[in-house]
Amino acid sequence: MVLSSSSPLRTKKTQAIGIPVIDLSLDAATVSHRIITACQDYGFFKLINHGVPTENVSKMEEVAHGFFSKPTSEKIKVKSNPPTPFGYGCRNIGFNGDVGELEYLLLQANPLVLHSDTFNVVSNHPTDFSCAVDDYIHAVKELTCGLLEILALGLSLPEKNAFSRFIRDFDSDSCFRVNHYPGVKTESNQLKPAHRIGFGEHSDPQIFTILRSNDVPGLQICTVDGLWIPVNTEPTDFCVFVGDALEVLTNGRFKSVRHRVMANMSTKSRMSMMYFAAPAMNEWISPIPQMISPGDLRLYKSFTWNEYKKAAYSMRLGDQRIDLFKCHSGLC
Ligand SMILES: C=C1C[C@]23C[C@@]1(O)CC[C@H]2[C@@]12CC[C@H](O)[C@@](C)(C(=O)O1)[C@H]2[C@@H]3C(=O)O
Ligand SMILES: O=C(O)CCC(=O)C(=O)O
Ligand SMILES: [Fe+2]
Repeated sequence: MVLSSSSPLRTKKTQAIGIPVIDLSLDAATVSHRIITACQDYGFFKLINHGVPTENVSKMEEVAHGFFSKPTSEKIKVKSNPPTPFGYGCRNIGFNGDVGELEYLLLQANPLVLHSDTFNVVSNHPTDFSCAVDDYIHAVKELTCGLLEILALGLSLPEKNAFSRFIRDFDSDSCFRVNHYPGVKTESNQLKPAHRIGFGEHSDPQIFTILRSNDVPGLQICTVDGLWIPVNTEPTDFCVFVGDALEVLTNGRFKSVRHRVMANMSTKSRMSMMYFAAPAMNEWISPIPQMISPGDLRLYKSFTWNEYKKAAYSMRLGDQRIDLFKCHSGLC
């Protein structure tokens, strides 16, 4: 069932609470408590007063608009052959037949691999483009590490960098994606079938995802009760998603949130940008010992990020890849 933003929520956990909004300018204890609660109850929260400069966000949006406004013949040059997940994509998502009503640019976010030939094709001003991406990623990466450090402290983990060390790693496999959902040409098109999907239901495989979108609606999250609720995205805010890897690291205390995007029914295009904060390929992911309380079962096996990515890319977008790594009766 899809609720409109004005519909009352009729569930235990979501009733009268709504999507958590965290104000980063509040005192540290309140912020920490609210983030932990949001990650447990929703695997998702909206972030306001986050400190990322508006200029970084608007510059990134401007250069991305420039890219998507180019003719398709130009955009497809930003494609790798044989296909890797990186570069320009239109409609096809991944390698296993998933499709959506969007086009996108997917880039590695590690600065070492960011400055490739790509930038000579994406923009007539490649330096402008690469600077905008670099500045944006730098700001959002710092924000992500700050949030992960608040979490580690709030959970009383012995190391403040228990989660953030994965992202600060020189070889972190983090990536950056800009999705563009073109607007419909005329108002009459908006009468066409509702409930079409722009980007299908899934959870993100990484640790954390930081999303920024313009004000065109479409994003929905699924609550623990299985109810899909729309997220109103404000261009000044960020949305934060718990990914599968963080669910595993916290032994299931935090839930990776399933989310999707409905097809754009507006005449204005929707543009979203996601920073997917990920470990290095050879890094081991397993429940942090302190996250397994006495008497609790260990829920997940240990695996490398490389193994998890391989599994993700061999499956469909909507598959529950985390299930492959579950322990049975606490035995791994
Ligand atoms: C169908 C797929 C696309 C995806 C790789 C996958 O096989 C399954 C996970 C998908 C996802 C979702 C979150 C991110 O957008 C993404 C880049 C990722 O890391 O996992 C995409 C992958 C993709 O579009 O390449
Ligand atoms: O475009 C969006 O708003 C979300 C897309 C998404 O979930 C993804 O790219 O993983
Ligand atoms: Fe996602």
